[in-house]
Amino acid sequence: MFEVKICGVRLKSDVQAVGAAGSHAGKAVAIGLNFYPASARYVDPESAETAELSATAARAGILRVGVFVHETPEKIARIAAQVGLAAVQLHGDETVEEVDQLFELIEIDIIRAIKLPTGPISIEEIDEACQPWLEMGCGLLFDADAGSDHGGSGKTLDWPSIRSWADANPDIPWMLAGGLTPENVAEAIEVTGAKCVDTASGVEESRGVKSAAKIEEFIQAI
Ligand SMILES: O=C(O)c1ccccc1N[C@@H]1O[C@H](COP(=O)(O)O)[C@@H](O)[C@H]1O
Repeated sequence: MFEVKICGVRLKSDVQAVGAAGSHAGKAVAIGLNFYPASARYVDPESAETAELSATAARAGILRVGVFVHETPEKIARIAAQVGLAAVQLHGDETVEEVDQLFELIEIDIIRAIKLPTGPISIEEIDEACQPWLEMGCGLLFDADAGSDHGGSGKTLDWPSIRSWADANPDIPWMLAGGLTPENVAEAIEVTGAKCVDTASGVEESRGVKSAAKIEEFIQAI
């Protein structure tokens, strides 16, 4: 679907930076719009500014992914239609029943954040964390467990553990998140074999404020 997602964009200039960097590097890019009110990267799904962000991305051929934490399936479906999302990313502790209901309401992709400990973890433990979501047809996004913040922590995963799991499951597509920066993303890809990477805090000049230069460097480094 996409090779890189820059998550938590809040300004039209952020979207333009992602589009320009994607074009320069010849990469399929997506933006993440964060609809979790407690996040420093929150955008209001009802605002004219968010509609304009989404329209700017659409005109540039950039996919929009909505990030949600503990919203009802009905609200997620309504926002997805209103904002024109290509996928929703569930980053809380949503239940299998809630995700089942969401599948009844939307036809776009559902990406499940699999929040893992930052230390070494076995193939079996990762399998166990993924299994219910794979059976439902969710896409997988590996992120470091951020506790009560849920995501956007800048913490990295144990990449060799992810590599071991990926080698044991070569037919399962997945995405890598968690503390990826312009400085470490090439190594993260080399170690894990990730085909799709996602970053929020790694391309910011301060919390919640994106840096066009870091977005460019990050996408160039892939
Ligand atoms: O970015 C946030 O503030 C956030 C809040 C709640 C859930 C998810 C969030 N972002 C996602 O977290 C990962 C990793 O972020 P980082 O690169 O380590 O800062 C990323 O997938 C974001 O989509």
